[in-house]
Amino acid sequence: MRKKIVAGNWKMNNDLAETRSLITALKNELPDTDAEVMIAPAYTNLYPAYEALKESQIEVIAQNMHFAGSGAYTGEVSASMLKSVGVKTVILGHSERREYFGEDDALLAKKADAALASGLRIVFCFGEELTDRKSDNHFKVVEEQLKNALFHLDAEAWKHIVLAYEPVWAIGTGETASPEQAQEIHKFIREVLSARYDESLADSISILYGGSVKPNNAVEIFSQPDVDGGLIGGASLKAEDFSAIVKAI
Ligand SMILES: O=C[C@H](O)COP(=O)(O)O
Repeated sequence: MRKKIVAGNWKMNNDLAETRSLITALKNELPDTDAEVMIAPAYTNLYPAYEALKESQIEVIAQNMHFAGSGAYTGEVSASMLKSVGVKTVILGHSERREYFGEDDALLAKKADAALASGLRIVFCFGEELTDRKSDNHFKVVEEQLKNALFHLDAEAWKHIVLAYEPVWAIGTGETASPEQAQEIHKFIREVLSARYDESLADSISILYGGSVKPNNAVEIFSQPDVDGGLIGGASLKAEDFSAIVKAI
């Protein structure tokens, strides 16, 4: 049985006081659930968030990390630093990292190796641009992203990977992939995994959908058979909306 997951990616939002207050609201409002619930605050707020939530059902995860263990990489944070503040899971490959910070598949492969070597679980993001979707090239693009960044890994490593399909054209735009579009590509992703590994591995991987998931569309999206939850941006910044989305799973 695959894990259901709802993860909130707070991106570069919320200072320390705002982080504390959103956490308090979440503790009050989140419904009981069998799904895994995660939030990804900014680096500076990881430890206070971890301290505030360590006895709760909410896991605090990181938005990114560097591939090196330590060294002269000004402004960067390593896997072991994340672990030292209680983090067990890291998001890699978010489209904003790809677009604004030039992260490509080869770099993401190195980051994935470093995260796994340190014992971190990965939420790996990928997804096509609008031009790929319009030219019907999205299947190929998604397959290549996975192949280039993750297909060098053995089956054992995949026990520590969650996938998050996020069509770039649906992120922060209010434009959501239809439930059918999400299902179609999630099913395709499982076929690609099955061809590279096997059916049982493909069936075991949680594949989240991300891109303008809101309380009013979450039920429909999450009800698709190959959608195992969501990676939520904007709507994760309001306790009420995030709680409604967790309820939808
Ligand atoms: O990481 C989350 C995704 O980028 C989705 O963001 P969004 O829900 O604001 O579209």
